Amino acid sequence: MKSVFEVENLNLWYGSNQALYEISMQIPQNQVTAIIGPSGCGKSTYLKALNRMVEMVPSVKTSGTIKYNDQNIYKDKLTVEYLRTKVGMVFQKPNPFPKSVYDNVAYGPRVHGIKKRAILDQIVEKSLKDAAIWDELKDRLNENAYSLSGGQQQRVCIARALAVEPDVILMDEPTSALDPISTLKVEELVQELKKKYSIVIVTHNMQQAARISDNTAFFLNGELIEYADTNKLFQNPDDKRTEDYITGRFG
Ligand SMILES: Nc1ncnc2c1ncn2[C@@H]1O[C@H](COP(=O)(O)OP(=O)(O)OP(=O)(O)O)[C@@H](O)[C@H]1O
Repeated sequence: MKSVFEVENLNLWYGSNQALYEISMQIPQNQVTAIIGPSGCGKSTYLKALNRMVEMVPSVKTSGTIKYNDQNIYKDKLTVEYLRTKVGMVFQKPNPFPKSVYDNVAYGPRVHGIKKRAILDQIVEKSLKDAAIWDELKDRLNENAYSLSGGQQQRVCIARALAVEPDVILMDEPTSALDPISTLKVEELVQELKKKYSIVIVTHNMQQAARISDNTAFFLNGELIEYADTNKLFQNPDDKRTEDYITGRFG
């Protein structure tokens, strides 16, 4: 199976505090990979290392290798802009721009120089369809995204990420601010999206990881403790610490 990311011996420090230790992990294409672990164990840091968003914190230093489609993201001729276009991100709290639904989704393509209305129309429609929200919003494209429900805003943010044709989508607890029905819609959407994209999702919700992911990685204190097929990890973990975490003994 092809990997979109190959991470080897990744260490990461915020100033003098080390947040990740020797992480080695391959992320398979067209699958959903879940990252679980207690608060502060480095899940978000790891996710943001994959598209170099973590470097927005000036004190960050890293060592090790991260390869995206066989290219070293730090060394090869891979610009940060290209990497972040191909490796999109969706955050915990829906963060649409204070603009219309249309302008939110068209934002990235416009930044990339697409001006023709007919092409933008096509991209907006396709992205909203892929984010499973076209039918709900096709008559509300000119409304401000802030007027939508939280669950709709989150799917508009997913459509905005899709509009620039990524191939990986990083999701940082994308449903933790949503109600159960919106959560279900986003979970169903993730299952659809993996046909075209590779998904890495950080979640606090172990039931969610078990429901929607193919592989699960358990992080603890900045270390990758166990990484396995999701059914295996939840039903028959190798490491006692994984077992203690998934059975609710800590965290
Ligand atoms: N901007 C930052 N500056 C300094 N230290 C940071 C920064 N962001 C995170 N850290 C530290 O890195 C460690 C890992 O944090 P991270 O947010 O990656 O954990 P997490 O597992 O995603 O936590 P949570 O589940 O609570 O979101 C923590 O010790 C945290 O304090």
